[in-house]
Amino acid sequence: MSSAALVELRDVVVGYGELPILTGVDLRIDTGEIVSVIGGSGSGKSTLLRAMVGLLEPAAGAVCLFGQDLYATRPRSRGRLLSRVGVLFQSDALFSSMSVLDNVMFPGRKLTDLPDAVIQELALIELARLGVADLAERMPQEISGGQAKRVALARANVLAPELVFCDEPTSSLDPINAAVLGREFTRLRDDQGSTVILVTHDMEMVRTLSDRTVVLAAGGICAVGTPATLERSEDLDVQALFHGEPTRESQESKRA
Ligand SMILES: Nc1ncnc2c1ncn2[C@@H]1O[C@H](COP(=O)(O)OP(=O)(O)OP(=O)(O)O)[C@@H](O)[C@H]1O
Repeated sequence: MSSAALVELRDVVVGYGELPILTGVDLRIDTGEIVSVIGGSGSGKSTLLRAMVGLLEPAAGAVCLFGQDLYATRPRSRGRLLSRVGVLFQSDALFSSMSVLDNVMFPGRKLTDLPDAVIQELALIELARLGVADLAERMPQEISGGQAKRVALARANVLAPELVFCDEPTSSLDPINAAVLGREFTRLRDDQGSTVILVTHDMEMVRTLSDRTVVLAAGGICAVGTPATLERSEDLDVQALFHGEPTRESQESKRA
């Protein structure tokens, strides 16, 4: 039998109330991959991410992290599973009443029994790695959007999680900040051995960083593959995302 995947979704149906957004989702993600999730606006990327980080229980199917069914485990075990996961949300979600340093220390204080001095050291190391250690004493309202993304990534990574989920990490970022985050994702995979799952519209990031890409369309996963393979896909939804619009050849061959 093959070893447990880091993330495994089996026949997942997920949505809001009675309304399914995604159905029949099967996906396996292994250690040490950067996986991007792409799709048109409203295709369900953030919905899928919420289901994978324990925030949105599927109506059917199973979401397993580290081989355990996230929604079938008791709250305490679920907490332990989630302590191995870092999340960077779309809107950064830094706590506005806490300094930058306290924000980055938060996961260590909430999820571990480590002494505060150790957590502070870890937080300062992460802030320094992302080039924002000098902002440690500031409040989130006193830093720029690009700086907030770096701080949010420092917070997501402060406990060196095995799995890092990021929702639109580079949206509205200038090229320099986007490059800093891109390098950090590669470092997480190559030096820390983490798996990084990126929900993104940033096709440059998809092409240059991801080992595999998951494409969402029409209420489910329509393709999974390396960016190079998907680049040549004849699927019209995939073409629209990679090339802006489907090529005439593919439309004609589809029709034939
Ligand atoms: N809390 C909610 N309640 C009801 N419907 C929702 C909720 N959040 C999202 N939706 C709907 O679910 C669908 C998928 O939304 P989702 O945010 O997952 O898309 P997305 O692919 O991440 O989009 P974008 O690229 O625009 O961020 C959309 O039709 C959206 O309107």
